[in-house]
Amino acid sequence: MTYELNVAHLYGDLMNTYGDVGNILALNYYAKQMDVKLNVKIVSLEEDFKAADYDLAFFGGGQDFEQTIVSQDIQTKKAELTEFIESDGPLLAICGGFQLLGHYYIGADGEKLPGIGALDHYTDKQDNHRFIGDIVIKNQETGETYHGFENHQGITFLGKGERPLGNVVSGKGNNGEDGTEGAIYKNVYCSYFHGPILTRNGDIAKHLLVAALKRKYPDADLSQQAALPIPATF
Ligand SMILES: NC(=O)CC[C@H](N)C(=O)O
Repeated sequence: MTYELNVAHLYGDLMNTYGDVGNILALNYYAKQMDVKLNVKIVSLEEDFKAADYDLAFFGGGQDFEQTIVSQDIQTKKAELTEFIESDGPLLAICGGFQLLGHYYIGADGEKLPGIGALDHYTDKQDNHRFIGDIVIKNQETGETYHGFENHQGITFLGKGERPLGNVVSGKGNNGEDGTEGAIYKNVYCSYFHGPILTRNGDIAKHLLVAALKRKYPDADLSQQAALPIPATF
């Protein structure tokens, strides 16, 4: 393989709701076709995350119990994760991972868990209610349509510098009110989609991989990678 990317799977042993680890399988599937070798490493509790060691990161969803543990540990990685994000590191965060990149998440029992505030959103609780079901959104900039499945009690409100991953066509999205779903900030993609998101929406896998390659190999000709056809899964 011509290219190589180091991937941090953040808390991969704890944050894996609905097989979000399948996003790593999907990244591998597209990376191979792009002539890219992925070196994936789980970075979990009490382990160091150094921004300079990674080219791509993935942070899956989790139940409230796992999020309680992760919300404490992730504070020790806050500075390096923020550095990674601010230096245009590509990162995909799903559901519980999305919530913990923001300022806070309020669990179903009312406990307020701190996030790392690297992105400017916050997540409040619903009263004895969850958003569960199929969801379709459309990204206004690319015109791409994304399909997924959402299951979350938290309701997220985007902040400064964040654009939605898409506008809700059907389903609930971030909060059921403002029609937004997920977030994009620099090269960070966030979503409530399980399924996992990349197996059903290969375009997002391509955006992440191409962004990581451009950042690591600024002088390379990546036109083949950028033109990789993505099969329609619907
Ligand atoms: N699926 C998830 O990652 C759930 C996240 C969080 N525990 C919530 O209910 O909102």
